[in-house]
Formats: sequence, structure tokens, C-alpha cells
Amino acid sequence: MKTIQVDLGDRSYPIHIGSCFSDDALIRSIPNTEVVVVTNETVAPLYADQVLASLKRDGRRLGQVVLPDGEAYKTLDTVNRIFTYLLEGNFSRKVALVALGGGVVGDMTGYAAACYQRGVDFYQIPTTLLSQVDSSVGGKTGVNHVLGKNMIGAFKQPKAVFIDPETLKTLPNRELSAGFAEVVKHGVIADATYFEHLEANVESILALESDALVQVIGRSCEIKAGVVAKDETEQGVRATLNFGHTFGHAIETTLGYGQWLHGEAVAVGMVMAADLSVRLGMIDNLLVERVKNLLAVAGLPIEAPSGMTQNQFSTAMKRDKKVDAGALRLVLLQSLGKALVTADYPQSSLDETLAEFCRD
Ligand SMILES: NC(=O)c1ccc[n+]([C@@H]2O[C@H](COP(=O)([O-])OP(=O)(O)OC[C@H]3O[C@@H](n4cnc5c(N)ncnc54)[C@H](O)[C@@H]3O)[C@@H](O)[C@H]2O)c1
Ligand SMILES: O=C(O)C(=O)C[C@@H](O)[C@H](O)[C@H](O)COP(=O)(O)O
Ligand SMILES: [Zn+2]
Repeated sequence: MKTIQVDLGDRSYPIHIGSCFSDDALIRSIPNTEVVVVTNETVAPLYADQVLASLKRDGRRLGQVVLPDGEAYKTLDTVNRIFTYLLEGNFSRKVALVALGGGVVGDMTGYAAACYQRGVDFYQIPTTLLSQVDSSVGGKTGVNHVLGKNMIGAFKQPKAVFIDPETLKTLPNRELSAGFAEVVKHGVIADATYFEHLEANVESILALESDALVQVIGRSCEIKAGVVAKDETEQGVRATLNFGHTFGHAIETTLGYGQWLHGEAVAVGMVMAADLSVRLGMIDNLLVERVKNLLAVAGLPIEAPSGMTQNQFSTAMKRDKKVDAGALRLVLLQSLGKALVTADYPQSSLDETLAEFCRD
């Protein structure tokens, strides 16, 4: 078992990576006397019994909420189903909510934990590549609004994260690729050597070769944990984790949640942000080609959805959470492994990038 610590003072927590399901002592050791597992209709039949069995203990009350599956259900209405279950069952403030599933389940469970009786304990058992390398770490929780992605939410750190890479064996390939987009992001913004490692090992990672996979989950969690420890609530450097997301979120919101997967939208978003960085003279076009090539090899899109207009991008991007005093801050590249958050770019250059990808 590999363990990475997220250092946040009295809210620090471990990320355990290994056979957390077959060797279930860590999951078993969750101390709360009331535990509710929150999952969805796809993940429940695969893993919920196993997790509930691990949690079973004399004197502990267990519950389970099974949510509908899909990004389209990442809403306040769905979170309200969790509240209704907890209230009907008279669960107290001592309850721990355990998110079992991908990022959608994790983000909603964390938000429910932040709100239920003004805050209860929360654990993450992520079962997609995306959630194992990104969303289970860092405490961003929340739901989508029809006008913007993740617009309603709270920072709520989990007490621990339990990652069992074996769960990825049941994950559809399209979802695996989507998770890989966030892995590429970590290399591009924070670690050139890691990016080179991904270029050299993309096939073995996506073939789920155990060593390659554990190494990638570990390195991505280390990078994310390091950034979050420096800037938990995104006052500064954490915004670099949003590389590609301003464009990507615009795609998700405009097409309708769930049409494109989050990782797919972020893949194109990263190419667009890199394109803008070239236009501003910050990086060489060769780097854009390397990013595009790695994403394409992983089966990810590198072009904007056909039919999406420049105006649709602009409208959605104006609502980005990184807008400050009316100016849209974007994450751009200074070099491989180095990102910068800035509102200091000519609007005409952004327009050129949008025009290049939209052709409307
Ligand atoms: N909080 C954060 O920091 C953060 C970071 C990145 C992304 N996100 C959010 O995460 C969400 C995307 O997460 P995701 O990519 O995990 O999508 P997801 O949660 O929708 O899961 C993808 C699909 O895989 C299924 N699934 C999950 N585990 C499985 C398994 N082991 N075997 C078979 N099927 C399985 C799910 O039911 C779903 O159909 C988006 O809403 C995004 O905004 C949050
Ligand atoms: O943890 C972060 O910070 C990130 O930005 C990680 C992103 O991959 C993730 O998609 C996040 O949910 C986006 O955050 P948002 O604040 O732009 O909604
Ligand atoms: Zn993301």
C-alpha cells in the first residue's frame, strides 16, 4: 500500500493506493458509528456489497443511497435525495458519508457532507481513473447549474481517500481515456518529466498494467496534493489545476451535461489553452503538437464539438469562476511543466483561438 499525505493542518488526510478492497483493514477502520455509503446504480452492483461488508461492525449502523448515474444528475435535486435518506433514517451529526464511485458521486457526496447538519465526516472511495487521479483529492465538491459547471458547491476535505486500482478493470475504455486527460494535465502544468513518462508509457497505462497504473495514480495524487496543500481554496496557484477547464466547462455546459465527458471536454480545452499560449508567444507550437499527439493516442478529442460557435464559447466562458473584476483569468503555459494564471492577454488573441476551433 502506498500512502500520500495531503498536508492541511488539522484537516490533513491520507490517500491510500493499493488493494483497499481485498485487504480491507483501512476501510474497516473508519471510526464513525453511523456510516452511509453513497453510490450510483452502475457502481452499486459492482462494489457496494463488498464495501458494506468491510464496514460491518458491531454497534455500527450502516446505510446506502443509490443515486441515478450520469453527469446530468449532478444537481441539487439529486443531492436532496441524500438529505431525504439521512433525515428519514434519523442519521445524526456523527454520520460519515462514504462516496463510492466516480467524480460525480464524489462531488455530490462531499457537498452533502458539507451541508448535512452543517457538516459531517466524508470519505472517498473513487472507482474511475479520473476520480482516482483528481476529483477525490482536494475537497472541491458541488453540483452543476444549467448556467454553469460546478457553480454551486463548497470546499469540504475528505477524512481519507481509499484508491483500489483494481476497480478500473470494470471501467469502460471511454471513461478510462477521459480520466487520462486529467493525468496529462498534471504533467503539462507541473512536471515535464512526468509528461515525458506519459508519452513513453501511455499504452501500458491504458492497458491497466499494474505497475504503470499505480505509478501514475501515485504521481498525479502527489502533484494534486502538493498544489492543494499550498492553496486549498484557490486564491492563487490552485487555479493552475483548472488548465483547459474554462474552455472545457464551456463545452460541457453548452452541449448539455453528459454529452461530452468532463475529461473529453478538458482534453480539447487544454489544446485550446495551449493554442492561445502559442499565439501569445509563450510556448512553441511543437509543444501543442506533443500535447495533441498524447491526447489523440489516448483516444481523446482534440477538436471542439462540430457546430459549437465562438459566441457560445464566449457566453459560457464569461461565467467562469476565475473571472475577477470582469476580467477572465485563464491558465496558460509558459513551458512544459509550468503554467501561469493571467488576465493579461489581448482579447483579440483569445478571439483568434476561438475562431480557429469554431470556424462558424
Ligand atoms: N472535485 C474535483 O476536484 C473534480 C476534479 C475533476 C473532475 N471533477 C468532476 O468529476 C466528474 C467526472 O467524474 P468521472 O469521470 O469519474 O465520471 P462519473 O462519476 O460520471 O463516472 C463515469 C462513469 O463510470 C461509471 N463507473 C464508475 N466507476 C466504475 C467502475 N469501477 N466500473 C464501471 N463503471 C464505473 C459511473 O457510474 C459513470 O457511468 C465531473 O462532474 C467533474 O466535474 C471533479
Ligand atoms: O481541484 C481543482 O482545483 C481542479 O480544478 C481540478 C479540476 O480537474 C476539476 O474539474 C474541478 O472540479 C474544476 O473546478 P472548478 O472550480 O473549475 O469547478
Ligand atoms: Zn477536471
